[in-house]
Amino acid sequence: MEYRNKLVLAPMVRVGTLPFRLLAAEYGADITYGEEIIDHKMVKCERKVNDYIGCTDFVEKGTDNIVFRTCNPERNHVVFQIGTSDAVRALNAAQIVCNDVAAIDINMGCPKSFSVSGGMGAALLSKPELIHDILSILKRNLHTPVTCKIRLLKSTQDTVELARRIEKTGISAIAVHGRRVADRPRDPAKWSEIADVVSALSIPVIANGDVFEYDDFERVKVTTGASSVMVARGALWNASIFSPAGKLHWEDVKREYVRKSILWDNDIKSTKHTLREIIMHYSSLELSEGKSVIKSETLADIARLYGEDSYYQFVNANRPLVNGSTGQLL
Ligand SMILES: Cc1cc2nc3c(=O)[nH]c(=O)nc-3n(C[C@H](O)[C@H](O)[C@H](O)COP(=O)(O)O)c2cc1C
Repeated sequence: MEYRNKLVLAPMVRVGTLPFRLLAAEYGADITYGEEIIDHKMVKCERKVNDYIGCTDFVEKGTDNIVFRTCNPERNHVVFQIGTSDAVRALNAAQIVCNDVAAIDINMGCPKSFSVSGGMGAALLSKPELIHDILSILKRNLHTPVTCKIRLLKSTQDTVELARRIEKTGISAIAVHGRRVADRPRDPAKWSEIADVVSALSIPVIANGDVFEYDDFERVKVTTGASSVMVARGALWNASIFSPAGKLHWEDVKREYVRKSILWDNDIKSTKHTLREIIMHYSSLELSEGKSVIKSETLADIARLYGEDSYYQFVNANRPLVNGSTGQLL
């Protein structure tokens, strides 16, 4: 996997499922991260080829709970992100999925209490030995590239020191979110501190934070010197941010997301969550569209809401005709 000059879709819980990743890739994302999946959950999963939908599922054993869904068209650019606090468990989780994805990433930046209280996400940032164990064991035992995603530490010097230790584990790249753990999303990302990490390392750095327009990709690269640039909210609100031709209207992008959700039979909770985030950004959940999304219980309800019922019916009546290797209807 090449990490230079890439536009990267950031990991986003509940958003970064298969249809959203494919949508971003279609608009121009070169690398697409999946949502963080906790190792405890992944180790309970078995791999199942799903010929009906044309994808590969990782399903919690003894249940029909799909924890991760992927497909051939994204095989060479999808990154599986793991939430972990334990090297052996991280390896066990990674081994289940590593042959179906382009890279394995460890989340070292999530500040949410469920992560930190379990010793995962940003909690790792204060445990460099554990970081070393996790990344080294993955690196030693996997053929798949290994990366991690960190936040800034209290001082630039601390961040650089940690990044140097991380680099020594031999990982392929490091994503740096230019905010500290205590920062809020509205606080500006500190691109200059990402630049300090870039100068100190030889491995590719993926700069992350505050990309909202296509031109920002280049601005971040120039300001930080980073190899590649990662975007989360800018893509969530309008996945066509990756298109060099300029953004499409958000309503059109949203409709395409609905169609992809139908085509890939996306988890309804993920589809609703993503639509809610988009609507909240441009409009309001108090208006009728928002209320209807909240009330929807199935993809059929969503299809009806967006005038895509005939597409929904066509896809489901012709499921064997969906080509699993390309994801296109024949
Ligand atoms: C809805 C949402 C979900 C997120 N989930 C994850 C996640 O699963 N793993 C992770 O490392 N970061 C996660 N993040 C953080 C983003 O990947 C990114 O680091 C952060 O939003 C800063 O990028 P931005 O300024 O482009 O939004 C999430 C962010 C958002 C908005």
